[in-house]
Amino acid sequence: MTQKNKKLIAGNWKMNGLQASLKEIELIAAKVGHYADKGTFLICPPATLLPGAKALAGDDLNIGAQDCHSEKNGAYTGDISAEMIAEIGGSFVIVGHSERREGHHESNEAVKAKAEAALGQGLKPIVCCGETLQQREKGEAIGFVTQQIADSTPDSLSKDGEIAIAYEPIWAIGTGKTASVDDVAEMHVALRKTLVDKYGERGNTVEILYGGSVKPENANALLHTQDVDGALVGGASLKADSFLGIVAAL
Ligand SMILES: O=C(CO)COP(=O)(O)O
Repeated sequence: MTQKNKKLIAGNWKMNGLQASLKEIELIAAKVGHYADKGTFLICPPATLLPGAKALAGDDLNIGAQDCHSEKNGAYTGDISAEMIAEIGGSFVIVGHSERREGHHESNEAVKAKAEAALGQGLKPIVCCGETLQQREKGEAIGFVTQQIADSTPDSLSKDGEIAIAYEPIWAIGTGKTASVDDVAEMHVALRKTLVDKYGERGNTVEILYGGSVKPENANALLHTQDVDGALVGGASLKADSFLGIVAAL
């Protein structure tokens, strides 16, 4: 689990990775310990690789899942529960990624229920948000994203840093385009206010990650932007070299 004085660098492998990819986990796990005073590190591989990844992750690398169901168990073909993730030693779960909101029609209400299910099993949810290009061009980004987070996060937190959130502008995901440092700062400051309005002082302990085409070349600027407490990395997390290049920018 993280402390707010450290940044959280998280990798989301999405639907990528076969057993052979576990060697990347091993390489990452062997190196991230050198940065333990500056960061907390996490890889979220596909569900098939969770136990294998956990077996190789050691003490310095956290393993998490990319989604969980809101129910504890039951007739939900194809889904995995928060308890299943916790059982294999996972400690985080991404919820409400835009690819699930779009591809699986997940509402803010559904994402909030997933985040609450994660907390119920002692997992730390990373609740994602982000606007489309059209919303940004219309000047609606801040209003839409802050409302998304207000509606997708648990009603209350029982301890500091119990959740993290990730701002991932949809138009920056997998496109090579990143939001400008000024746009990221503006959004993260607005999200911080949303969290403090909702949770009081405890809202300051929630990490706000940036995601969307983060790579070693742009990580330094993004990670040192106001209210950016870490990164949620897609493509560049699939290889140890590029993930560690981002870690080295801390
Ligand atoms: O969606 C993302 C992480 O969750 C970002 O993906 P990319 O880093 O590939 O743009």
